Amino acid sequence: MEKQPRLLASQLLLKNSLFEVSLNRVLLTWKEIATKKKRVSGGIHHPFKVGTSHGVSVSEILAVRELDVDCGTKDDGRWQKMPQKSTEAYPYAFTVSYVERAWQHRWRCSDVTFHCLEGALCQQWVQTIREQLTALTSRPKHLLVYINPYGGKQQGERIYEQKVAPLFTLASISTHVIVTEHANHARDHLRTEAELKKYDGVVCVGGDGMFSEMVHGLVSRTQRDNGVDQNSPEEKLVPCTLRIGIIPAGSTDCICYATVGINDPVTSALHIIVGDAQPMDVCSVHHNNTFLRYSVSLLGYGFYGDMLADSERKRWMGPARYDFSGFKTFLTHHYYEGTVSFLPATDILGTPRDKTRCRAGCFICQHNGQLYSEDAPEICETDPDVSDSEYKGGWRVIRGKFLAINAASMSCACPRSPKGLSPAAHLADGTTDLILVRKCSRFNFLRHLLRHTSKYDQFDMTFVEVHRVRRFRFTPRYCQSDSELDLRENGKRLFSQICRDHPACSCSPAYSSWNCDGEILPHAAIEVGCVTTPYNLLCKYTVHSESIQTPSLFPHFFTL
Ligand SMILES: Nc1ncnc2c1ncn2[C@@H]1O[C@H](COP(=O)(O)OP(=O)(O)OP(=O)(O)O)[C@@H](O)[C@H]1O
Ligand SMILES: CCCCCCCCCCCCC/C=C/[C@@H](O)[C@H](CO)NC(=O)CCCCC
Ligand SMILES: [Ca+2]
Repeated sequence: MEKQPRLLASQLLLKNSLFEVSLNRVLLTWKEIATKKKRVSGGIHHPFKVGTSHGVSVSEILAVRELDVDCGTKDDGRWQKMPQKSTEAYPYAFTVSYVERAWQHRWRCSDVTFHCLEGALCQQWVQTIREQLTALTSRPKHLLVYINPYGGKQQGERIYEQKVAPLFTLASISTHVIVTEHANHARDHLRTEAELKKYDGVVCVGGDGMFSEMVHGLVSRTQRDNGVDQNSPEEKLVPCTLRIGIIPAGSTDCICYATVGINDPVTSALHIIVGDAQPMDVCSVHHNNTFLRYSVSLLGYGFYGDMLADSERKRWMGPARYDFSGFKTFLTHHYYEGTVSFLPATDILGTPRDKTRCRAGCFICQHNGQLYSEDAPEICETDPDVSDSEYKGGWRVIRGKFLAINAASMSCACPRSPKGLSPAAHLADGTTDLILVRKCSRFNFLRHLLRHTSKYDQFDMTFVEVHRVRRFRFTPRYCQSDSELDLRENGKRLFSQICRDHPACSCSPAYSSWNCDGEILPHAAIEVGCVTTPYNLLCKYTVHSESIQTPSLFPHFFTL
């Protein structure tokens, strides 16, 4: 790395030891001169430490504040007594708050206090560090925050007040906080009322459903403002300029976990404060040229659709509803007949079976699916290994009986499955991984599910296939025209009722529902495209076949 010129260098006192403290445009470092007792840091590691040298990247300094020489800390109200020795010889002091990496991708806020001989020197340090922080233009200053008081374990408000708000205050971020009063409150407010110009980003405190509300509110407003017809599956989406962030307080928290590496409110707040950003793929879902929804994590038909439909009736159980409904859905073992057509993403590097993972600075995402793989296979007319598949104009068509059809636009890692539904999926490559699980025995399906929680490959099974695609369509059997929709919907309800009344019935209903990021879609036949758009400050998102780059307020995690 190029050596940066020093902005400041002084000998300062830290915990009764003298340190050479130095600041350049990139790093704040402190190195012990007079060795005293060594400090044990209780399992938490400094960003880097060479012997008694410590360093923190300027981009990860949260705040700096002067201490009151007589009484303790100014500014943040947390008064602390100054050590006796330092007030005698080094009566002036300042505290630097910075990000410390902790265990399993967690971030924590840590403080270091330096004592100076002279007040002018102390002020020079504080002012210089503040100037450095002001120069960091990617950091948000004004945020619009939506809290879902009913997400997950209903702890959203407490999590925000106790863990997040103090950090935003410390980092001098102003906030406008709205506690939602009903479902879609945040989406509608963002779409129609919110004065977006006043903010650098929007933050939601909740789960994947709240994140989805942010995406729908912001993306819809951006398309409307730019005259884009969302109902046309072929229209290019215009990227949003505002970033979105999530403070995890939901049941699955898959979008947070898959982007940050952990579902921890403090870690997410710190990523937001330092201005980490990550674009992300967004899939638009249509039915007969009518826009239905956007998806950023899972679009699942069959197993995940049925499980969600059952779990929605058990919201009172909190996150445990997924375990209950998951077990019940596994026992019902329904399969669904239909045709999946998809456009394979052949012009990119990477496959769903790769061992490499999408991490901060991901090479494939940086090029956003624009790289051309020299080894990309030519599309052939027929595939001799798969008798029920065919190719039509670059599209591949597969008919069959499926226990699950899943499209994962990101890994979908979450606490239940830390590697996720598609571990090698990329956050922003403009593709989604289409996973087809054909009809098989209960035992084999259980083996497949359990592999999501172990080191074994969930795709290495004869009844599972996975394809990286730009677009796909699903048409259930017996459902070829839209005029049959009402009939189908009524038929589905009727059939479901019959099966509920006759639990011994082993038949499968004709239709499942789509689970779209945790929301149920009413149509079985859908058309999906994937595009990359940003979710930063707060996040990163991608959907259709082309890429739209929008900023995100999220963190790209795993920046070790
Ligand atoms: N005030 C509210 N009252 C009722 N529902 C709300 C309210 N605010 C938001 N919602 C809805 O609650 C649903 C679930 O919220 P959220 O995603 O935050 O939690 P979750 O479903 O428990 O978590 P996950 O999506 O991670 O599984 C969302 O679809 C959202 O639209
Ligand atoms: C017998 C043991 C089997 C264990 C199998 C574990 C497999 C876990 C795969 C993880 C898939 C997460 C997909 C994410 C979906 C979210 O968009 C959605 C909204 O939050 N959540 C669910 O639909 C709720 C999804 C709940 C998943 C359990
Ligand atoms: Ca993707």
